[in-house]
Amino acid sequence: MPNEMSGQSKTKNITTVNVAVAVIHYEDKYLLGFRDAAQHQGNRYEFVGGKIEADESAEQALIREVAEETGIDIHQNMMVKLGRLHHDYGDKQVSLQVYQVELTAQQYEQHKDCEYGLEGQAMTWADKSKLLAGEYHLPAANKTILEWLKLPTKIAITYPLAHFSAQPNSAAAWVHYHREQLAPESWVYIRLKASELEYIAQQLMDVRPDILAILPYDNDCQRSKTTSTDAMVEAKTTGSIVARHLTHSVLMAWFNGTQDITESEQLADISSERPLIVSCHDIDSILAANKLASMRIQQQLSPVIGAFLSPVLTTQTHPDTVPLGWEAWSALAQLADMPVIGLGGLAPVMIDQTLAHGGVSVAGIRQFHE
Ligand SMILES: Nc1nc2c([nH]c(=O)n2[C@H]2C[C@H](O)[C@@H](COP(=O)(O)OP(=O)(O)OP(=O)(O)O)O2)c(=O)[nH]1
Repeated sequence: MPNEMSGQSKTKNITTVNVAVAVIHYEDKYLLGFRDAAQHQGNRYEFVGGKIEADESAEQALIREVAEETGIDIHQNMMVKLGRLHHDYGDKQVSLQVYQVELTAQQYEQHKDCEYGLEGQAMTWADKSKLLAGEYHLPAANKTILEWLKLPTKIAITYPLAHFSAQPNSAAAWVHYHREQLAPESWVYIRLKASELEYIAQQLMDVRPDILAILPYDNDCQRSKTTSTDAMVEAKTTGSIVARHLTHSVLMAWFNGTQDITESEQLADISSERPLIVSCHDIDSILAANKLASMRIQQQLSPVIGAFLSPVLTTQTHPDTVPLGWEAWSALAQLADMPVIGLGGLAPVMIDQTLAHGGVSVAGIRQFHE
């Protein structure tokens, strides 16, 4: 999607309105305004925001809109890009540039009881769980933003089953290790094949009901018509995410139109109804992810909810791979139209550094296990 900065752009007689959107929050409280009935997409809640003027960047527009609508001065707050999306409302096309802005405790204290904005619009602080559960009626384009907001800030990735292959019972060793090592209430990316997922992941979640999981739903589930992954997720993992993971090579094979038979089976999942998570290592894969994200929105499929961008730093497991380094990582992260997850040589304490470089979360294996 083009990174337009002016208020309106006109292609083939279709006018697109460029809008900056601020997802303002303090911890798990999210600020919503209520759109007047007379406005486009009226009688719905919205995140604070508005049109980007011709001479403004998205960030400048946000600072101005937030000040005009709420009186909150965010010019010193960190603005973390969540993503960009284009939405066709039929009567109007919008291109939303979405940023997350966390308020300080002092800013929240000052504004937490405020029921009306400076333009007379009703304002409310929504609990994240209710917002994500769809309890607030928002414009249709915001469905994607809510999916993005489900991504946690810290993600512990599990070891593959093969890591325990020297043990007499590798499945039991996998469960035992992760049962002991995962931090309380952590988010865990369960990296197992579909056939393993059914019984091993289930065991882990039974003994550690406090953890939330990102479960890769892969082709195997569909090929074998496995429904137990669905059942497990729906029954056991409220709040967890089930997403199809596309590796860098599958993503690039789709983008370049080159695939062999095995890959074409995986490529079928490009149009999976599940949300997608992609792995990117360079600019080409970020552009591929952007194209895929835009196609998914156009086809009204679940969005690409995140991109693992790696390796940020050198890792113990791949000491010979040249890492991107923070500067190059940050430049790539800014180009991505979806939230970016830092991976490679990172520890949970590096979340602030990651946010400052334009990512939304940190992920890893070794350093994320206690
Ligand atoms: N502010 C905001 N706008 C959103 C969100 N989701 C969404 O689709 N939009 C759309 C609705 C509008 O078409 C456009 C926002 O532009 P706006 O608020 O400046 O435009 P407007 O037409 O309502 O205002 P105006 O011309 O009366 O100044 O973006 C959201 O969460 N926040």
